[in-house]
Amino acid sequence: MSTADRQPVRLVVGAAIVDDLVRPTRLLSARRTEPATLAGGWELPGGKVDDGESPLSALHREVLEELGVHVQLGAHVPGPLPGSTWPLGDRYEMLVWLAEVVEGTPAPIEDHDELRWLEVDDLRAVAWLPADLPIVEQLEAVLGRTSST
Ligand SMILES: Nc1nc2c([nH]c(=O)n2[C@H]2C[C@H](O)[C@@H](COP(=O)(O)OP(=O)(O)OP(=O)(O)O)O2)c(=O)[nH]1
Repeated sequence: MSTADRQPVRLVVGAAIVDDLVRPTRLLSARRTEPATLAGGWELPGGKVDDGESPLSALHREVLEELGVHVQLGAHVPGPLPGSTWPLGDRYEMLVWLAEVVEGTPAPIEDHDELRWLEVDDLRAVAWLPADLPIVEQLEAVLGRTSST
């Protein structure tokens, strides 16, 4: 495929929801239900930014739709690509922010069938989507900084 044939990369936003933005010790992971190629894989709640929507609005919208909660956003978790995004295969790039639930209890309302809070030592206990592994490694450092003090 030539460069001209390539589809533009679509922006996705993801929420690294932790138990506490000041002293994060646990991360919320979510198991996808679709499409079939990704079902069963664990990921950060989130989704595609719609046309004309800001990334932050998209993140609040996705988290509310998927988990039924309102969140407060914390620090951006910068990725290695220009624009500080994380690569998700050829078609998508993801912006990730830390987040904390401020209203509601997360439930797998849409796009997921199970949620799990993971402590730093258990972060790799679930089968993350492959593209999420470097992000999880970064988050491991964030959680690790506060888990033993
Ligand atoms: N939300 C999310 N998507 C991820 C992660 N890791 C990863 O590879 N992806 C991929 C899966 C999808 O191909 C794409 C995001 O699409 P999505 O299906 O979550 O987006 P959406 O909720 O807006 O879905 P839709 O309305 O278009 O069906 O990025 C992740 O941690 N979170």
